[in-house]
Formats: sequence, C-alpha cells, structure tokens
Amino acid sequence: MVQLPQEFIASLEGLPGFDKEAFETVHQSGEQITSIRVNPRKKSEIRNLKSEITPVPWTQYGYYLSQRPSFTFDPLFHAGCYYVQEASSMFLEQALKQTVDLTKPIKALDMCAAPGGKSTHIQSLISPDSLLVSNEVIKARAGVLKQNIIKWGASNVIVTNNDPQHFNRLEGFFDVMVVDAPCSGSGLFRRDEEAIEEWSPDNVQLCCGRQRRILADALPALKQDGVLIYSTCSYSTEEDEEIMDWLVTEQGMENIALQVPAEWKIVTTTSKAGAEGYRFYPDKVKGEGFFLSCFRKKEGGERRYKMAKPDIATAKEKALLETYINLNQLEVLKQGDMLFALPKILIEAFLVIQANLYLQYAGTTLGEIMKNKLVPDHALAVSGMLLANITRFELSLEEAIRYLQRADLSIDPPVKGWQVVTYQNQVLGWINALPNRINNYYPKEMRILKQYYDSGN
Ligand SMILES: C[S@@+](CC[C@H](N)C(=O)[O-])C[C@H]1O[C@@H](n2cnc3c(N)ncnc32)[C@H](O)[C@@H]1O
Repeated sequence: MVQLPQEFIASLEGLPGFDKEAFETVHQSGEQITSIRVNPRKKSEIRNLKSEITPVPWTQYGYYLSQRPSFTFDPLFHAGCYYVQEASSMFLEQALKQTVDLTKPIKALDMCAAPGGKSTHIQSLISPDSLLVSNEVIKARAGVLKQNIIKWGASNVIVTNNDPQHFNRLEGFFDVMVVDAPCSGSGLFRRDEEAIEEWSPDNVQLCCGRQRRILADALPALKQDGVLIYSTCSYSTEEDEEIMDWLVTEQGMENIALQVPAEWKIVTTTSKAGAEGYRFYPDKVKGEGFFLSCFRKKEGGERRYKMAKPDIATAKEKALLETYINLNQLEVLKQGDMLFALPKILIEAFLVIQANLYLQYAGTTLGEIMKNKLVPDHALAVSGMLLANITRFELSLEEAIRYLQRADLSIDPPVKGWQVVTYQNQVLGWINALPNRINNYYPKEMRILKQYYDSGN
C-alpha cells in the first residue's frame, strides 16, 4: 500500500468530519466496495450476480454487492441492465430530487459526462419528455460515453463533444446543470494507487483554476432560477468549499441546502460565505470520497437560439420502420443515410443543439435503408422499444459470451432472417440467420476482447 502524502493529510487537518486516524486506517485496510445502479428501463434479476445485495441508502436504484463478480462476463452488464458505479456519487439523486420538480419536462446538461455514470443516473430520474444533453470535451472519452448511453437504451439523451465555452451560444437554455468536475482525485485514493502518486498541491491549484473556468463558461447556459449541481471526488477545500464561496460571491449563485438524514453519516460542511456542501469520507460512509453542493441561479437572460433545419424521414422510410417500433411519440430524422428517432416533443431542442454544438449521438439510431429494407442498428436492438413481434432467440451464458466477443455462433434459430438474441430475456443485439450461417452484428467497438477462460470462470 502506497502511503498517503503527508502534505495531503496535513491539508485536511481541521476540516469538518476529518478524522485522521480513521481516515488513514480505512485507506490501509485494502477494503474494496462494489456497487451497481440498476436500469429501471431494463428490469433484470441482479440476484443472479451471485452476491449478497444491500441497498445504497440515498438512491432507489443503487446496491452494494458483497463481492465483485466478473462484470466483463456478465451479459446483463453489456445489455445495459445496470451500471457499475461508486456508491457515494449516487447521492446526485438526492440533489436532483430535492431541488428540481422531476415530474415536469426539463432540459438538463451534464457538462463533464464521460464515462456516463451521472448521465445514466440522471436519465433514470428525469421524465420521458425531458432532455438530457450529455457533454464530454475529450473526443475519445465522448466515444465511451456514447456507447454507455446507447446501452442504457433511452431516446431522450443527446451526446455532445464540446468545450464548456461553446455553451455560451445557449444562454439560458438549461433548467438543470451538473458539473462533475475534473479534480485532483483524492477521493479515489483507496481504490486507485496511481491517484496517490499523481497528487500534489500544485495539481490541486491547477484543478481549482480549471473548475472555475468550466463553471464560468457553463453558467450562462443556465436559466434564471435554474439549478447547478457541482461535485468533485476531491477532499481539498480549494476544489470544494472555496468553489462554493466563489459561486455565491462572484457568480450570482444562491446555495441550496439539502435534507440529509444523520444515519447516512454524510458530513455537512459550511463555507466561509455560509454555503452548505456535503462531504463523503470512506471511514464514515460505505463509499469513496466525494463532495457535492447545489445552487440556484439568481439572475439570467435567455435569447433566440440558432436552429438547424430538420431532415425528416419520408413516409415511405417511416413505413419500413413501423414493423420494428411504434412511432406514435417519436419523430424520425436522418443524418446522411442513417435514421434516428427522438421523442417528438424534443425536436425543437434537438435542432438548437444540432445548430450550436458538435453532436456525437442523438436519440436512438434506428438503422439504414438499403434496397428498400432496414438494416437495423444495434442501438435499436437495445433501446427497449422493439415491437414484441420481432423474433427473439434466447442464448445460453456461453453462447451469449461468444456473441458479445463477436465470434462465430453455432446456434440454429428456427426462424431465419434478422432477429435479436437475448440472455435472460434481455436483448444483446442483432443477428441475421442465413440458411448456411449466422451473421453476428454485435458492434466491433463494443466487443469483449478477453478470453472467457481468463476470468477464472
Ligand atoms: C470526474 S470526470 C466525470 C465523470 C462522470 N461525470 C461520471 O459520473 O461518469 C470529469 C470529466 O471532465 C472531463 N474534463 C477534463 N477537462 C475538462 C475541461 N477542461 N472541461 C470540461 N471537462 C473536462 C474529463 O475528460 C472527465 O471525463
């Protein structure tokens, strides 16, 4: 075990809730906590994870597992039935539920979204007629984010790949904004020794400067009375309490306090300017280090936004789709040859995003029309929107893993043609059963690269 830097420990002395001895002991214990958050769109049996499960107190969707299974070789993980996420960060649910009316249609922005933990959680909490814009500035990370959003299977999310300053084109557009900022990462020391080696006071300074820049760039895009949720996985006051003070004294934000039951053992911290935030210490809560605080924007403008011209699918194209999904609530748009669906109610907001930001993904990709037939897309398969009359072929665990490795399959489905394969009734993706072979359409970029015997199974 790498020792915690003395300079780091000294910088935490005197902070609310900091107990040096308990903190050092828990970091030396080697204890690893595993938690997952289930996808309410895909009800599956998490009991099959062969672990004892106990609920995470601050979320309706989170569970601790008594041991860490091989997620790579669990087909339900790839089907998007759950997301493996650190428990403390699921506290975001309390922040959203206590500050926003989630029954109403809202426009939410997750500014620093990859790999998608908070975004998939936000999607589970907002109403189906609400929009989530899930943004990530680093292109490669935006690709991973896109894959996780596709797996989650909702059509009310748009993934963008923009620098926060590009959001100044969307003044007053969002009702809610989550800034889960890049930080010095001390909250992850217990599970990530590299983070310990990378920690330095200089890096804390660098991070707090970057956090202010991200927030200053992002805030104009928040509506008057809109809610900002700011979080880090750092214990440093420069990145937590001092940011709260800067938000209330220099950025026109008003702090919102949350109700937090004492038995959750989350520490309330109050900044010099009187703002409240919430600190998670691993010696107190069953989770890693985390910080979160909520604010309301006191004043702000709105403006007319540039909008893209919609490229709507033709009636003929829509007719071909209707054998796959019910289009009642959806509009079908085109990007090149690709067709994708978005809730009708979100089209206007989508056109604004399309005109102002770099789109990585929007709604649900349905597929491409070739020779008057739909070549269906993976996103459609895992969207949960497929009609019941689409043929489903249930796979065994071994076959499901071969499918997810994009290997050849030795199965003999009774029906030929395009169909989805399932594991425990959860859709994994498409196959096309030809008379003499099976074509496996699991996306190459998502395939499992490890050999099954590597897992110790
Ligand atoms: C703490 S992580 C986000 C984790 C994510 N919210 C989740 O729950 O899965 C911070 C993210 O901010 C991104 N980032 C780094 N520098 C940034 C910058 N200057 N502006 C905006 N985002 C940045 C990182 O690439 C990273 O994906």
